[in-house]
Amino acid sequence: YVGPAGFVPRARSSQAISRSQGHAFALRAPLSSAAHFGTPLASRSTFASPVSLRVTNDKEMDLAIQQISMSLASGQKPVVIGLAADSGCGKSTFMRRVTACFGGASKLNPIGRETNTLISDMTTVICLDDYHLNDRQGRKKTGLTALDPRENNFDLMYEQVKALKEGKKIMKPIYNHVNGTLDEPEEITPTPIIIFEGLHPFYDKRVEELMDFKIYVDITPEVKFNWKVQRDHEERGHSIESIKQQIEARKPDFDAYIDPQKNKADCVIQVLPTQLAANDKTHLNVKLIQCKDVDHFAPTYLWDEGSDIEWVPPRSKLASSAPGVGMKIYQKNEKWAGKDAAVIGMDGKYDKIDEMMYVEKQFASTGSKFVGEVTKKMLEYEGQPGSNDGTGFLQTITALKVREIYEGIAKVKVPAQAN
Ligand SMILES: Nc1ncnc2c1ncn2[C@@H]1O[C@H](COP(=O)(O)OP(=O)(O)OP(=O)(O)O)[C@@H](O)[C@H]1O
Ligand SMILES: O=C(CO)[C@H](O)[C@H](O)COP(=O)(O)O
Repeated sequence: YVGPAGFVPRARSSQAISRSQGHAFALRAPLSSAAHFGTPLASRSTFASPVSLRVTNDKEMDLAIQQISMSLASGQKPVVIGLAADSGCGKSTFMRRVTACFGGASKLNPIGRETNTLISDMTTVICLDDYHLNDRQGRKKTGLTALDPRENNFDLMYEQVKALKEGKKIMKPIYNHVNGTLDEPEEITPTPIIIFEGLHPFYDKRVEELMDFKIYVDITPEVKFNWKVQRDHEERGHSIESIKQQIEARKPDFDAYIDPQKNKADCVIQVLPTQLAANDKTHLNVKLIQCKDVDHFAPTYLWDEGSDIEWVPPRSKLASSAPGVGMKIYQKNEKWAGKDAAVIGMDGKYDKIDEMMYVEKQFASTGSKFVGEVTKKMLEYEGQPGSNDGTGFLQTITALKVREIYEGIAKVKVPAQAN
């Protein structure tokens, strides 16, 4: 069966393609990309032209449908997103929120050994640690940190980001964090969305220019320390002193090579200590800094675009156990690295995620496909770090924006029901 141009299987159901057992089927991904079905991932392939698949039973037909739905359409190029952040800045939850917007569950690339690559039906998340030049022992010899550009292979990074963006498969190295080795490469097949996350996605100009949208997660040193203590001391048993030493040892290279990348970002999620109460180390003030005039990126705004607003929702509508007013929401216009930016922010905490429906309705251009989608998505991550403060809300908005940007560039729609 050769699908006509624009052929889109309606669902995973076998009714979408007529069956003819024991025959060879030539399956072609639709021009308008059928890569939007929430099917579980089995294997993926890229169809630049029709290929033949022998289908002999219902199971194989389902697999073939999955292959079409997860592939790039003929001529379609992946949309490439960059996420820059230091380690321990909450990328894991954020990445799950982003990939979930494209349907299907996210899982580690099933290569049967250590990998940093996360895949889902439509997305691939590649960790740039895989481009470390030396293994842990090698870095001990050079005396450099992994944040130092000299410890990263930007030529290979560039070649491989470029190849994936052109829809080609790559064999990517793996940096094994468990034992600090550089392992045998893994094969990466391009998906409609590819996210490169890590320390240096915008450091090398050639790599930066391949990014369709650039996000920087900016965690202030005080908050970073508190989070590190939470994870590395409370959950992993490291001493507070060793955590302090580790942060101090990384700081010069972080300041020199990682932090400046935020000036190249299109969108920054900034996490600061709360300003609602003095010496409060628990609550956060989270800002989403959205640069204007970025292709396919329409900033989210509160009530009236362009207005400066401070809003304290009544506790009767948004319960909060945080001190002071509990939760303050704001909007302002700022400059970010010389560019005009629309900023929305949330300081404080909300106790019940479902009450955020009330807040969500006050925002426009959230990237949601139906009223309440932001809240629904936040509820799916209840209990994850940041679920009850601005990180949860603003990470979710950013995730929906990534979906919207993908739709704008690829000129396709991701059905809401796929989520
Ligand atoms: N929004 C948040 N609110 C509070 N704590 C958070 C938040 N996000 C992350 N954390 C804390 O920071 C720790 C690190 O988060 P996470 O593992 O997601 O970071 P990461 O950037 O993926 O780290 P790494 O690169 O080291 O794997 C979490 O275990 C948690 O304690
Ligand atoms: O910054 C990092 C990750 O973003 C790590 O420090 C770097 O990748 C080295 O890893 P390891 O400490 O496991 O050898």
